[in-house]
Amino acid sequence: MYYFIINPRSRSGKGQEIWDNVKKRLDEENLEYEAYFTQRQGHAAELAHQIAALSIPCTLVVVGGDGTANEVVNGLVKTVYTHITLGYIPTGSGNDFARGLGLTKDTKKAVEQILAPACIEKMDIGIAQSDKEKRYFLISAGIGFDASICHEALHSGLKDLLNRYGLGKLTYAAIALKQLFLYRPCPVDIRLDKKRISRFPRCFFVAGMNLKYEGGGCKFCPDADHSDGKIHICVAGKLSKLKILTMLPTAFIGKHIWFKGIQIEQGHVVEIISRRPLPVHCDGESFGFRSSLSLRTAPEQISVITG
Ligand SMILES: Nc1ncnc2c1ncn2[C@@H]1O[C@H](COP(=O)(O)OP(=O)(O)OP(=O)(O)O)[C@@H](O)[C@H]1O
Repeated sequence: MYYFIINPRSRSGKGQEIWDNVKKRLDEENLEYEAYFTQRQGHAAELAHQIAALSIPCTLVVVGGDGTANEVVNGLVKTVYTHITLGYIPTGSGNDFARGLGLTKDTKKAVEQILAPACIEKMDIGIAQSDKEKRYFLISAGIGFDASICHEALHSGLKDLLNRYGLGKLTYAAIALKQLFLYRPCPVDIRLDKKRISRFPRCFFVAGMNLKYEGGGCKFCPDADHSDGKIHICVAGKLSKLKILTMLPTAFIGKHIWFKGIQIEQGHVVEIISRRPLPVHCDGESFGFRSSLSLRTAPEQISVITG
């Protein structure tokens, strides 16, 4: 059985248009499926939970952006999800989930991949925890400057404007420029696997990655592996604003790692303590402001159709 969760509002309404094409193709194949449309924030999580709770072995396909995929996984983890195979048709602005898994952005090919999967892989699910609150992620969780960009992008009219011209990906770059001038770096301590503490007196951000890319294509952790049970981190720990400005474009090809002040690490448990509460994101969705954050992977992986 196939279930589809569609965010018609993804990429400022393009999601509905893409779904119409997908539906045409599914109907040509006489496929048995059920389709559910998200109506508001948080709705994708509720729908995913309900579908998983049916306990029917099935393919659950997300038709949406990274935010919708994030909501779906947060719904699935509330119950048993081992009988679910996750499929994904990207219709978002950033599309880092598809990029990280090597999924096609061509809708027609994406439908073919879902109907006849060449490859189904087990993937880690990341957990971001602060005090007693938890949020799960598929792509990345970040604290500091990168999260301040996500927080602003969630409420910015710029995304709608740029999406109108097919330039939604630039939203993150444009907001990054603005946030670069506003953002105040902050002392941050990082502890890996309960052992080593590293101190960063002027930290800009810590990106905890399950996949290689975030922020619309920044290859922050070129060696991140979605099935190694680890969180890979990219710490912008000691760079001037001018250096951040020159470093960011090189992150699109993963060459930022050569900058002095960028540190790449990996571990099973990453604990981050900051001097003041900083913005946190999970797959681009807000996880509030936190001064302590721990990142790890869930014991149970999820089956995902990959490219
Ligand atoms: N019917 C709806 N109306 C308005 N917002 C919705 C609706 N359904 C879902 N949402 C919200 O839309 C937000 C953005 O969705 P999504 O991430 O899928 O698309 P995007 O922002 O275009 O893509 P990306 O995250 O890749 O940049 C999510 O926070 C989700 O909660």
